Amino acid sequence: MPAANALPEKISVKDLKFFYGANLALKGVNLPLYDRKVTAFIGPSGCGKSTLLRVLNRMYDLYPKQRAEGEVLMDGENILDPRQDLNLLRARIGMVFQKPTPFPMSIYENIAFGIRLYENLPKSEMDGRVEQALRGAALWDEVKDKLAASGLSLSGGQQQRLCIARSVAVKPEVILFDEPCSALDPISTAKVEELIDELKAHYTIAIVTHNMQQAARVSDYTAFMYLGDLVEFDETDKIFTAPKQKATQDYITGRFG
Ligand SMILES: Nc1ncnc2c1ncn2[C@@H]1O[C@H](COP(=O)(O)OP(=O)(O)OP(=O)(O)O)[C@@H](O)[C@H]1O
Repeated sequence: MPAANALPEKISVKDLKFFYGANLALKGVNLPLYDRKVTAFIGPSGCGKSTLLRVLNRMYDLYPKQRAEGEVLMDGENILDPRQDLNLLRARIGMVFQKPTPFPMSIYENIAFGIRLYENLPKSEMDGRVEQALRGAALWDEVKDKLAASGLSLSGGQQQRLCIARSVAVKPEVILFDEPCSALDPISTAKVEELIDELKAHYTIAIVTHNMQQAARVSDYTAFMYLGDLVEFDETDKIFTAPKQKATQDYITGRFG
């Protein structure tokens, strides 16, 4: 693993504070997301992991009482700027949720729908893009003969890979995963983890997980958060074998709280 400071930062979080009304949920977080690496966010319930993830694609904009202070630079540009085009931002930064959320439409349309929001493609090209996205999410072989079937007819694990395909289809630069395996069985979990490992060749990835083994398996870097603070950030191997902070040590060994 190259020295962290030698890696390009795809996203740089600078002094990020986040408020739910008067409640301060992030207390000034500084964090890099290195280009085409996987960064795991870990920490006890309520520490701010999901909040941080949601700031990264401006999900909070839907809620008037929620606001962020500080900067989140993507390729040097502050995505918290009110002038930021949110549709464009969400095409550049995709998100996969805890519970698979396919649209109630065919497998094919689940992918094509998102592409059509941004591009006007002839049918043959669209077919190619749908196939490419499904291949990219390791789902093609399982669905190629039933593209017209409803996305909701797939198993939970397949639905989650369909959602990953949907993200990948619009050619994002960053993909955010919010506990993507918590509703999945161990076999589907292994497939999604394998997929994340393949996706990092092309995308910068952040993943929130409660599963320490999962963080250790899939991530290159790990951020341990507690009560709205980033307590420790380092290479995943270091966090799991020689953490510098006692709180990190206690958390990863299950002695916390
Ligand atoms: N919609 C909301 N309104 C008010 N406070 C909120 C809201 N969502 C989260 N919070 C608060 O913000 C803090 C961080 O929550 P967040 O969901 O980011 O934590 P988390 O680390 O993702 O937790 P978990 O692991 O349980 O999902 C918590 O104190 C929580 O109570």
